Amino acid sequence: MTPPLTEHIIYTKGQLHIEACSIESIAAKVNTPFYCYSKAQLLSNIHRCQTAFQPHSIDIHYAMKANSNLSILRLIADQGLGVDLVSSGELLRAQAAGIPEKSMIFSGVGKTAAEFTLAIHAGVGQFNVESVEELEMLATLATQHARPINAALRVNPDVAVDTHKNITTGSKGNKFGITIEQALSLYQRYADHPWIKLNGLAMHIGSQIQSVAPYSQAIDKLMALTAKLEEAGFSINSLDLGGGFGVDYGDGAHLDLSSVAQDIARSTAGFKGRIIVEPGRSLVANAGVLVSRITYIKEAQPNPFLILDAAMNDLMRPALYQASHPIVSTDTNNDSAMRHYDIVGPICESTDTFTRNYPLSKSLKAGELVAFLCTGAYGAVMSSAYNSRSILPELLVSGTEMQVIRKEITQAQLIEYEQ
Ligand SMILES: Cc1ncc(COP(=O)(O)O)c(C=O)c1O
Ligand SMILES: N[C@@H](CCCC[NH3+])C(=O)O
Repeated sequence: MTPPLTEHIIYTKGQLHIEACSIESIAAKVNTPFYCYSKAQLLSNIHRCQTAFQPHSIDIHYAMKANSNLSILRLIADQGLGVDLVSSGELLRAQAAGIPEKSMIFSGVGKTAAEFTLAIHAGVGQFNVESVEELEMLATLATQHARPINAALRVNPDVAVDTHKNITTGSKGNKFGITIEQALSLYQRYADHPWIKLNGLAMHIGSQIQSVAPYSQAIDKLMALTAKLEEAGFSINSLDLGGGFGVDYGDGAHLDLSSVAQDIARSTAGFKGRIIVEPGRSLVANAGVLVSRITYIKEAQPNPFLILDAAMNDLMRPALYQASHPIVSTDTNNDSAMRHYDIVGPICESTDTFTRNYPLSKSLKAGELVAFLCTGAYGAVMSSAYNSRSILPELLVSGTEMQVIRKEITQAQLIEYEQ
């Protein structure tokens, strides 16, 4: 697998640099494993996204579930982006990062009464509602607290997408959204509600999508529904088209943001309201790496096992979705001969296997570093402390400067919560 090209995370001559810092120099100061992000790469990704969408007046709300580290959120907020959030925890984080509540969209299939109440009082700008039951709950709470609410209905457009089946969200059988057929009756039911203003439609069809076609198909269905609702006398002020734009994990396949933006502009031509997208992965994925040390090289057939100090609890994607991340080693011997390894962590599960039959330098030794590239999205945020391991630290590099943006959460600290 060829390491994907990024401007600020560069692998050359057996050395991985995050901007001006080699991972060896960082690992000399911080114990492995750790996540490390490039500030310049994050900024470059945000600017690329703005350049693609803003000429078409499409608003960007970062899906903060992809990486909700406060320093990263602050960076994103400083560039003027809103957020898409899915829990009261994310709401607290977005507030802590200084994101204005009116720039927040609250999505998710199971928002509880407590979460709604918190968000209503905070003044969250838009609620994306995913079921009849959720809308009833929101209406009850809005009435109880006498607060006006902007709500959009998330529909499931039922389109096929080219991604792993576990990360589709807009196909029949997925738990997300209501059917297109249900929308009109819900609009009618809430037409005269004193506190609920239903004035938008939303969708999110999946993640790591590689082509524009599923978006076009889904948007056509959303536009037809918009026309039907408008004919019935309702005004639709916003269309939230979700995220899911695929990134290059080493095989070259990805979704070009300008192509999606152009396609959205074409497919929504004539719509007068606000268009929103919610990219997560495409803003942060290639700005992060997971750095780990080789604990042992265990000789075995057909391949030796490279046993690392990072494990599936630190990076869940390979175990959950058979996802592959490009892996590079710090090759101190400058030896170009390769060998194939099965790369695993120390956890007591056979799924703690990052990949098999992966070519890396033949002269690798225990104690040397390897890095998983493109792990800035759905990496640190999805980690757990399984096998009573630590939650890893996160670092941010800017030029020659390195900053710890989340300290390691140790087992000693977790033990305190159980006393
Ligand atoms: C509602 C919603 N919006 C946006 C996203 C962002 O997706 P991605 O990170 O693939 O861009 C997600 C996650 O899949 C989501 O659930
Ligand atoms: N967590 C997933 C994607 C799902 C995003 C949330 N709907 C990943 O690591 O690829």
